Amino acid sequence: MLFNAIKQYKFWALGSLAMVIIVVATSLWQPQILTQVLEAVSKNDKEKIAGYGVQLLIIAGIGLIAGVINTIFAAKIAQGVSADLREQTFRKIQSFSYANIEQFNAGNLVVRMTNDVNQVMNLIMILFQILLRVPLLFIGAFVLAIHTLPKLWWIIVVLVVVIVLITAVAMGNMGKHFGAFQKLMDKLNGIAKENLRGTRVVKSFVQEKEQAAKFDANSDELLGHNLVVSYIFSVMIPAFTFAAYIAIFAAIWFVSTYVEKAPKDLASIASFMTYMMQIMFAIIMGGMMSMMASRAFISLKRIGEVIHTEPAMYFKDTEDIDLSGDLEFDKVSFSYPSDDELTLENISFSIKAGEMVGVVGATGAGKSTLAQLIPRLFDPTAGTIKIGGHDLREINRHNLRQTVSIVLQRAILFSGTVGQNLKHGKADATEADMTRASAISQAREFIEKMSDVFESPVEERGTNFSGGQKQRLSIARGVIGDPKILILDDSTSALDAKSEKLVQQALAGELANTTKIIIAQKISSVVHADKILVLDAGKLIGVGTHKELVANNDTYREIYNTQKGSED
Ligand SMILES: Nc1ncnc2c1ncn2[C@@H]1O[C@H](COP(=O)(O)OP(=O)(O)OP(=O)(O)O)[C@@H](O)[C@H]1O
Repeated sequence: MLFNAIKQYKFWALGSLAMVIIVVATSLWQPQILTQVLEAVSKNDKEKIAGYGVQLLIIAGIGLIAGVINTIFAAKIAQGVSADLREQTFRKIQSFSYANIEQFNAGNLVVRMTNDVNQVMNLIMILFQILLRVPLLFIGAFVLAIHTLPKLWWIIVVLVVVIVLITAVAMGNMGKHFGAFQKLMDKLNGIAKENLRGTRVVKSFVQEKEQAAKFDANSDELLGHNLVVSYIFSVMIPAFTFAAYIAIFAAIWFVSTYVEKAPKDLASIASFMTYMMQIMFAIIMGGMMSMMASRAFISLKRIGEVIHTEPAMYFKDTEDIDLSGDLEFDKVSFSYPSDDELTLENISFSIKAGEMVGVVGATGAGKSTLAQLIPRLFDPTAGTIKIGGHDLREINRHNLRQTVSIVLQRAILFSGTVGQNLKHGKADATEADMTRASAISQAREFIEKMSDVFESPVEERGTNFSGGQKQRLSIARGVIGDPKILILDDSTSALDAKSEKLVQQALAGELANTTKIIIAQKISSVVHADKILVLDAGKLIGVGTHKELVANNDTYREIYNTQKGSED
């Protein structure tokens, strides 16, 4: 996946790798010139000293420019690939069915699109800045160090072994703490998000202290891991320096024992030390890189899981059909993907176009579940649902969305303007359409009081509107496209009785030919329905008018009597 994502940036990638080669070549070349400068110094040859000095500056300059270009190219690839991955993941999520989203959980998908994509971006930066640099620098410095002072090859070998051991032990210990970071960060994000979203509940139930304690506990755990990592670092860095100084001292000592026989070796010792430092740098960078890479590969896997998930539901690419508002459920059963039990069992009924149908039943009876099957948010586990005589699975997505409109129990608005929110129900809605829809939903009055009317702003999740206003705007969004079937899933719960009645009257008058399915907690909301469906524990236990059900259906009568009691 990563390879494919990088493929389209191949010219930048090749350029970046070429720059790495230049950077390494210049770093390895510099000590060689340093040896010659020192030799010239020992001979007091001013001309040569100046000449080599200029060479040294030019090489360092080339290395610097190549390093900068390498960073720019690596950043270009990393930013480009991460933007592509983020967009690809978002597009995929858009193609997901409701069941897919539930399987991952919305918060988790957000972390994958943000945190995980950032991890991959870091990985790509590392790949193009360090991956090639580490082995080239290590091998080059190793060979040149031995070439510089062949007699001291064993000092290099001992240094490599010691540094590798220190790095392996330190990284091994830090690795498990880095693993815990990710999980704790997810947890802290979750607590903070939940807390801020539910801030009204937190404040009204005086839960600030409890929430803060929960956050502190996780934050302290994170602090613990951070401290351990910094302790390891604080030991590791001096350990490296110590090992390097021992090696340098040993090199100087052994060179001094035969310096009379080989005076050139004295000049070589400076470059020998530089190569030792480069070897050490390569090993440390290699260790760090592998640790960061292992974290990033987990993130890459998490993104891959989203991108490679097949949508749980497909819409066929069929021709548009002019569907009527007739609706038929034939032996429909349904269970949620996360559940073995049937939430709906063997439900059959039919509704004629233009009818108003109520759906009632106790909490958890399956009313919302039944409603969600009509716009195909889920497919039934068994049985068929037909609109205008056509199986839902034979209708293309756009056709179905134009035919069925659902106003959900929880009114959700998107940041933007009132008009933009209404246009989600009909992309080309005119001002007249918006005025009509808001009149039906009893939203017109408060919209017209706002200074910018349909251009008035809506904050994220509609926080600048009251519960009742949000419901009215959601209903307006639901009716604006003149659907053949309109489902109101308990969507007038925040409206007073008078407004609810006005909405129903407007619906009956303005959307006379639309099939209206009204899910209600209160029987009073559906007493005038042409037909009422009574659900109980996922089963359809009664169909009829209010009068018929009061006469024949014990459950319905019981609910009615209880509510009548509470209303009296
Ligand atoms: N997304 C889901 N995943 C798993 N189970 C679910 C899901 N949504 C609902 N359920 C379960 O399905 C059953 C029916 O829920 P549903 O929301 O359809 O009931 P309802 O009649 O609309 O209730 P209410 O009147 O309280 O809104 C409940 O037992 C509920 O726990």
